Amino acid sequence: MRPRDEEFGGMTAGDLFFRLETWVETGVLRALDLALARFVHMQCGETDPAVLLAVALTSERNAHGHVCLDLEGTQRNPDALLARLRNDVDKAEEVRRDLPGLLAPLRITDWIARLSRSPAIDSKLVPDTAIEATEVTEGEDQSPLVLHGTPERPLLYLRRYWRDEQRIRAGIDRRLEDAIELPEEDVKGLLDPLFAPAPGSDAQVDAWQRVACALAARNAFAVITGGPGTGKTTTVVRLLALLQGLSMGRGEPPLRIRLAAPTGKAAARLNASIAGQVADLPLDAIAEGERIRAEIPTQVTTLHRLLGPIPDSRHFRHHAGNPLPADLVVVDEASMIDVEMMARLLDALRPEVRLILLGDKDQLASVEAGAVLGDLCQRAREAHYRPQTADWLQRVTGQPIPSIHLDPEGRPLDQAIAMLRRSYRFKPEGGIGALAELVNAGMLDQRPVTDRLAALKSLFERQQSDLDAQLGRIAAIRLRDTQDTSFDDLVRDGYAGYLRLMRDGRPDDQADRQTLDDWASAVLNEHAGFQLLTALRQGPWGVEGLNRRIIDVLSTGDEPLLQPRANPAQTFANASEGWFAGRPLLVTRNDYGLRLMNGDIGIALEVPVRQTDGAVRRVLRVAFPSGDGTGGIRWILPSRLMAVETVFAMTVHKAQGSEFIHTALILPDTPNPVLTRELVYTGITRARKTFTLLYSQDHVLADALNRRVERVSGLALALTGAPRDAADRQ
Ligand SMILES: Nc1ncnc2c1ncn2[C@@H]1O[C@H](COP(=O)(O)OP(=O)(O)OP(=O)(O)O)[C@@H](O)[C@H]1O
Repeated sequence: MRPRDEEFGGMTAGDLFFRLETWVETGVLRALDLALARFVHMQCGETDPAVLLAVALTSERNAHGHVCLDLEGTQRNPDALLARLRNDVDKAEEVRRDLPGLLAPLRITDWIARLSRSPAIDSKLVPDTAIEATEVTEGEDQSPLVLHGTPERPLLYLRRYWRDEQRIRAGIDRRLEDAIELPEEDVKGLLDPLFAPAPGSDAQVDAWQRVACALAARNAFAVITGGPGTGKTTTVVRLLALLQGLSMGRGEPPLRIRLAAPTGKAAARLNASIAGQVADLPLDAIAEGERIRAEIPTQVTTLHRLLGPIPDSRHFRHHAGNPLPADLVVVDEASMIDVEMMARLLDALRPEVRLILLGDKDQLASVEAGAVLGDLCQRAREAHYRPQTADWLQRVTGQPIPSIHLDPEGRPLDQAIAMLRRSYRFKPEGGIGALAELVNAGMLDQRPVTDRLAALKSLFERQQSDLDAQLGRIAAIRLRDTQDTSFDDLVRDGYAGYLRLMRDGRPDDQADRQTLDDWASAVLNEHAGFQLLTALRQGPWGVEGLNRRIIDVLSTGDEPLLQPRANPAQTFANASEGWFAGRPLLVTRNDYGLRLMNGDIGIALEVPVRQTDGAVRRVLRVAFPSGDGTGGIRWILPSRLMAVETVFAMTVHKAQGSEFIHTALILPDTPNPVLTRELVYTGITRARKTFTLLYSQDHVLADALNRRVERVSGLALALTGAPRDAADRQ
């Protein structure tokens, strides 16, 4: 029987829609979210406002990266949903009161009952104890939403996301059913020389690297996670050598290995590091070592390309019906994989294909729904290895596993995850390494907010006098506002190098192609030395305002380095979107025709072009690195670039998968829900040598350090039995 309507304020569907329209006006809800609720009302005949509200909220959650709506969490903490509500908009207060007011009288058991009865919702709630074992099948039901999870933690999904999550679960579970039987002596015989420090090299014995390698060899699905420079690539290259060695030792053909990354930039970065690592592999003491080396690929592709995109569609050429011809797939920068991509990838792999994910679990997740790597790695730090796993690891690596990492109750997934714990890029004593650890590792959690800030500031102060480059330099600059001259000085210093090289190194009108390419290469190289990152897109502290401000700074003063008004048709106000020599550009969408990938960076340069009458005219072309490892340049007509933006300032999200010698992160002057610890950590870890933090208000910095990104999904619950702590979910 339907609970009395008074339990939902006696309102009708029409009343609810009327109120949700106000939510759309304030920006808390998208028009799309309301449209979905209306669709469910019209097409499925659903009239219960408690159900329709849940539908709109599920859609809203997806827009913020959550895979589903956590009903219990929403009821317990409705304000988290409203965190994006700006106080200065009309009717903000009304909306702020609305959601708690709507939800307060509704008991969770009633809400579940009403959702379960809905013709729009396929209810698949399972008892808590069964969550791990229940095999959920798709069935005939094609209702647009699915209620899943347990009665204690019910989760409402749009069917598409639920299906993706189920596929991921099934793909991983299947691979974790049984550990792969490996001949221990052979594994040991290969691991020892692979991890032995070469004479004269500065390589150090890293027990976790060896453990990670052995663990991943034993499982058809494995994750190797670790912060910057902890040796993920080093370890996976040894893993590939180990697996090829074992395969060849059995007299089998070499494994077909494919390497991929979510973005072109990340793929290019792995491409650059892997070739060197493969060349340096210590294989002298291994039988057929050179054959093994020859069978480790160094070409890295994007996940999209790996799966074979079909133009103008969400589908790929490779799927369950046409699986990828591979035996082993490695995906780097896996923190950027969303649920849809992960599901497509698993779909395209035959069940016996090994999948290895590499990435930093603490980085920001993709902007799309889901944080697959974060979900999988929730228990990575503690490890939870079963005694049998630990014994095997000790036998093949010679490394005893510390008892704090043992757990007889460890789950299958725990046995396939390894975390690398030591950075070889940054020393832990100070600088970038210490800063990243302080921000990330929850070391601040136990302290009051003022102490956290003090700890952070003292780290910055300590570093000012410390010039040990191996620590990675850090500096914090407090700005009055974005007109502050310290800001001007920083960006002028940061960007002057490539602009001077562009101006002073410009080849003459007779220059040949090679000379132009060399010049463009040098300019692009120099440009990669500095990048300003921001959290926001809009406003004076967002990409748009900062781009304008930087163009202003660089085109004025004693040494104007940019001439954005060189084109007479262009007004200064829209200079950040107009064309001018020196404009750095970020590609924002894959363009297979031009062979440009989302995340690629190019620079507009003036090049001489000979006209039919023999005269030479200077025109703008955009130089992009060829990305094929040859160091060449591709020149592209500006008019052919459909999805690019000026990138003097870049969002931290877009910077994922990239690194810059000097990275500066600017925080806005008011708190914002996108400012999270993960965002600050990701910003810091984009720096290779120097990191500068620009901020204006202590409380904004403190607020960012306090807030964690929390992505609701059923994956963590299903695979690890450990729901994320919902307390500070955004
Ligand atoms: N055991 C080790 N001893 C000494 N140096 C090491 C060791 N492991 C890795 N390194 C060095 O540390 C640097 C970073 O290693 P690697 O590129 O494998 O790390 P990563 O985790 O893949 O880094 P990234 O953050 O770029 O993804 C490399 O120069 C590598 O040679």
